[in-house]
Amino acid sequence: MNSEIVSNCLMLGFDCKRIQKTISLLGLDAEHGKHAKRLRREFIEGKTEALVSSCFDSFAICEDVLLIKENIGIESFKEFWIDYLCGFGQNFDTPKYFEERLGVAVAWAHKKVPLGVLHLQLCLIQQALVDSLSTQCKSDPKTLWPLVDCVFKITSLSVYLTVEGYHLVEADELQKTFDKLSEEALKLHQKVAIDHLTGVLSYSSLMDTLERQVNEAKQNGSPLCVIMADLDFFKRVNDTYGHLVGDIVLKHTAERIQAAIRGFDMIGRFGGEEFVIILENTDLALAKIIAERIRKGIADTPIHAKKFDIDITISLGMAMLRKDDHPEILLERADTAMYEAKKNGRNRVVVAGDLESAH
Ligand SMILES: Nc1nc2c(ncn2[C@@H]2O[C@H](COP(=O)(O)OP(=O)(O)OP(=O)(O)O)[C@@H](O)[C@H]2O)c(=O)[nH]1
Repeated sequence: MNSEIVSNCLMLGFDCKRIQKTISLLGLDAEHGKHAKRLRREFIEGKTEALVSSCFDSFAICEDVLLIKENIGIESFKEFWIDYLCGFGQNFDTPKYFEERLGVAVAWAHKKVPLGVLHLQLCLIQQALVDSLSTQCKSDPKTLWPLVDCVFKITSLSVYLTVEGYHLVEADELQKTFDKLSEEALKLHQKVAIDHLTGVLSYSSLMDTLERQVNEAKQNGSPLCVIMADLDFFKRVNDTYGHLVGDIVLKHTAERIQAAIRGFDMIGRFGGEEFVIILENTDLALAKIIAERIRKGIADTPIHAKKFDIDITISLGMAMLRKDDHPEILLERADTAMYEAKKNGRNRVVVAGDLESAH
């Protein structure tokens, strides 16, 4: 490490160990590097000026804009954020990245740009990226959630480093602000953890939960089952009653699944009309009973949506964790079982193990 390059890092104690610790504390890893690259390539490149201008339009109504005008100049302010977006999350795990972000914060603190202004701007950039992702990947949650997660985490890192840089200049005051910012970042994270339509876990949160529970089950040697549940002929519901009614049916489906499982079981939305249920500490026999309860809970009573009573069924595939399973493989086996349930006439439960012994 070049000592000149890392001076801010050194002053704040950001050695390699602390950089690594910060990154892992925020849940950032190599995957986020790939997601950030994809974000820059597909969602940022060529749109930086438009993104920054849209943020600045929101900003222009604040009195703080006068401070920017006086202390930095609006064009340099905008240029800075265009640069920020061009390199969004690039090499976020290197001392150079930390040094640059800290250096910017120090320079701006010296120029008396309030930290709140920088935080607001980071929030607006974050919001603009999330809005743009939500529009462009609306029907592709498997792409959307990892990228949104990446936006939040990289922004959290920027917020954190900005605050730390200010510490060099305004040590006492900034601790309070950092607590506030962390709380807001946490709230934003929590917002992403829930699927807005159905109120169950979002895809990214579901996958995090599954990974955690699989690791725990392996460590404790306890059984764990997952259920992949997919509504039958749901397209017909949309086609017959309209998309809004379809949304209500999805919401009620999630509620009925929730009613059929136990308090500690986890349910998440895997995709459009597909849900995953994680049954911790549960063997196949018990999981089968729960899956059957879910199936009956949906098939036995029509779902009331607007003025319609809609008969709908669900197909369920189940798999139990094996010693050498990864979460993805476990889900894949549950998914194959679910497709088998579809193939065999729908409205039924198929167990992955049964499937294999039948072949
Ligand atoms: N209303 C609504 N529909 C959705 C949502 N997400 C996905 N869908 C719809 O879900 C439908 C899924 O259709 P298909 O994949 O053909 O599956 P299906 O009709 O349920 O048929 P099978 O799964 O084979 O039983 C499509 O029409 C999607 O547009 C959503 O959030 N709301």
